[in-house]
Amino acid sequence: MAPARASNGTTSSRARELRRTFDLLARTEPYYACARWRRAPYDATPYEGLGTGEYVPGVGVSAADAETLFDRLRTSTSDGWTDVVGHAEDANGGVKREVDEDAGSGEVSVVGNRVVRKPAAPVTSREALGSPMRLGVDVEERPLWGVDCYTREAILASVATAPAFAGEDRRDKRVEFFVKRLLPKLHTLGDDGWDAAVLAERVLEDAIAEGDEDAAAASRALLWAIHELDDADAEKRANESTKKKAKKAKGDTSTAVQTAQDAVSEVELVPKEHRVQFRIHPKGTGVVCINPNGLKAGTLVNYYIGEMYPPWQWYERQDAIKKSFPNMNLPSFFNITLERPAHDERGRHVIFVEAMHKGSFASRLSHSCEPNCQTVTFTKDGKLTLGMFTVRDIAYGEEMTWDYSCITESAEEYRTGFCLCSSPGCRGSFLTYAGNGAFTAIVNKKHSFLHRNAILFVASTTPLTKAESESLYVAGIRQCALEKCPDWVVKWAALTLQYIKLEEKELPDVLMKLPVTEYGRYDEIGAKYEAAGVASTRITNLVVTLDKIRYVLNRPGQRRDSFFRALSDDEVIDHLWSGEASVFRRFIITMVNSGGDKRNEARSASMSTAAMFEKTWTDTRVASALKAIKKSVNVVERPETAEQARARLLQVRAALEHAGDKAFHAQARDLLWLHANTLHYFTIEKFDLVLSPPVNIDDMKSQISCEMRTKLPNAVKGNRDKLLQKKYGPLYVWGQLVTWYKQTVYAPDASLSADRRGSLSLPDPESCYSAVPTKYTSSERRSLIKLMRSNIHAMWPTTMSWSFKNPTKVYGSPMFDEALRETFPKEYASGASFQTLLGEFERS
Ligand SMILES: C[S@@+](CC[C@H](N)C(=O)[O-])C[C@H]1O[C@@H](n2cnc3c(N)ncnc32)[C@H](O)[C@@H]1O
Repeated sequence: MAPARASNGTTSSRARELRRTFDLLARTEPYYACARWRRAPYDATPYEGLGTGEYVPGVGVSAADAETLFDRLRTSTSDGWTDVVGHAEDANGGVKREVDEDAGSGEVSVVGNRVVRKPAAPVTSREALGSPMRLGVDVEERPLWGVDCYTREAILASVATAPAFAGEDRRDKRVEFFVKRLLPKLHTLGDDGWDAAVLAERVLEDAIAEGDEDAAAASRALLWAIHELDDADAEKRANESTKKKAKKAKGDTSTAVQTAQDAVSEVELVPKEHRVQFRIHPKGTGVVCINPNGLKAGTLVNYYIGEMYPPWQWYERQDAIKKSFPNMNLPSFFNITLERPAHDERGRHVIFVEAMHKGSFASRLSHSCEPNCQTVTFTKDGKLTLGMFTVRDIAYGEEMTWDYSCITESAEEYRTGFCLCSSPGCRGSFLTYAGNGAFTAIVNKKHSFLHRNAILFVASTTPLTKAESESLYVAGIRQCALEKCPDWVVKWAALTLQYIKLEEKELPDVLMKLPVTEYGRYDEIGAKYEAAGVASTRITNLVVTLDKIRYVLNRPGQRRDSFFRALSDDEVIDHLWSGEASVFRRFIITMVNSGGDKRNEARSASMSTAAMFEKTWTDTRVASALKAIKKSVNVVERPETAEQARARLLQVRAALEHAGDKAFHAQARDLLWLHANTLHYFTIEKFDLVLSPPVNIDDMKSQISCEMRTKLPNAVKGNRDKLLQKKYGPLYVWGQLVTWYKQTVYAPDASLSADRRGSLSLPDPESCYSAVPTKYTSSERRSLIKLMRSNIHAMWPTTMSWSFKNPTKVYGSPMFDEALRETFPKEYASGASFQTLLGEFERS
């Protein structure tokens, strides 16, 4: 139906004003330019309904693992316990704490030193726990629609053109119309949900029938805006395309007329030309309240049940899904974690619950940034279970939603998860990005790559203390998380926990100093709440990492000792000076070979170091250097201590300064300095490779619409099963332990060798005396010093003339010493600070 078009001056100035608002919105509101606009509803994802409170083992979960999972559902917390504040017990051994009812009316309250979410409504009686809401009676599953943030604001701005809704002070009234009139109607529109005009017309009909003049005026204003602006734009676009076509038809009048007619009919027939300012998107199946009396706050909606997976297997499955469906940009979030409470006798653990194929309608609720339901973990019949509860009264026709609180480690996923909750306080994405600068501020400063390796080093070389063991217990990291973990892993967990606590203490300050955003600024309570949330996520990641590591360490025949082994004094002497592949010997060989005499090269590799000093070398730079070294350094006897070995490297360095041709020796001198100034060395003992059985993801094939991988990556070499098999390489444990706060990296060990360049692994002596003598210029030296000064963790760029093959697999550097000092100031205080050393190095 062609809309009536306003033609008077007032109306067109109103239209101009509104257009200006839209232009402004397009610049300020996120997600106007969200992915393609889909107008067809999604097919429902069918699922098998499970019985009340029933959990079942996931696909491919072994009988033994299933037994463990069922056992982990058992809890020592008493029946009726919930993780909602007020019922929550202190992590420290089950002391009940009262909720501070006066702490404010907001969602957040500080209890003791913990900041916790305040329940919006208490969970109702125990009897109510047995009777979830009924499909078809209280609630209904339906294909639902949602508006993006731009569209929400465009609708509110359009409604504001009705005099009764105009003005800054009437935003609440506009929002009320949007939330109470438009959204419930939207949930009834079926296939027409994409069309804002149909929505406005239906609301107008209702308003007229009810005699609600305000609502009628708001609907008319919206309809007017849609037709005045949106349709006009569509028509304009169509006219432009007609003109283009007509121009193409070059004078053929009959073709031009025909083309114009085609274009006009397109305006009417092609919906994609319309509503671009008012984009309503399908969001799949959701759940709507159809109980004529609505639902009271605190009602059990349903049990959130499904298939259980242990953490290691859950991530194996996710990896297999991602590898098989490379075009899937966002997974479907039907899963939830069931977390054991910290004060349970056996402590924390995490069970992954997948509800995509088996579960209840609780898993079909959409996300909302301003939800009316929440999930609650509670104890029933001695077992933990998850339930969805209403947190406020819900009216007939309202969509039921909860805050997914889903954290992603992928920036792409975060951007793809644009939120359609339509709530006025929508955050834009239904995911929270873990890489957000504010949340990584303390990690970057106090828990960077070398700090995390420092923790591993200390965990591998010193025993667990009683205080550390107690702190693990207090934090709920007890039997479930720690059983079958070797001592060094337990120590690692204790030290990592120390970091988590430090971060929780320091993060609020960082958050409060953040610049004001459109969502405002953190106040003290908000910042503490956020930091507590980050700490809780970190502890979950710690527990998940322990589970993954344990899986690898407990394979038959696998080594159980730590893979980090500190070098003894004797080994350090060999490494620096006396060994077959010592730094000193490799340096001498490299230098004598740099003379370019190929016959020497062959000989020097087998020649003893002492013999090399006796021989006459044709290259005068080499000959004079050897002479200078021999004169001032004892090159024959084995040093007695590691300290002496270091001192000798420095003597060699000093001798080179007097050996003539400074530029020739410049790089070697710097390398000798780095090795001589390293206090802590360690080596690694690899684990056996672990190959998991192929993951069975057949159940996913019918659910995921994107293409299954047809071309196999090279690494898989034609065998599809290999694609579905997780390979835990010999350095996997190292990689996972140093990236413990991330879980979705497929091969956390893959980037280790790059990360180690320079920072943890010192350059090879073979990189000195390059074929191009001028390569190590003073400007490269300056940039190297600048890099080390600004960031001890930085890997050295591949453009610099250093190599890092590290054939002896000995690790350690002055930068690593500094990280040890920073992480454990009491235990590793000795030695000059790295910055002081660097100052000396720069001047030398
Ligand atoms: C747990 S499922 C909910 C049920 C699902 N809509 C269905 O059709 O079965 C979660 C998925 O629903 C969609 N969804 C839920 N809430 C959303 C929201 N606020 N914005 C956008 N998509 C949402 C997303 O595709 C998300 O991955």
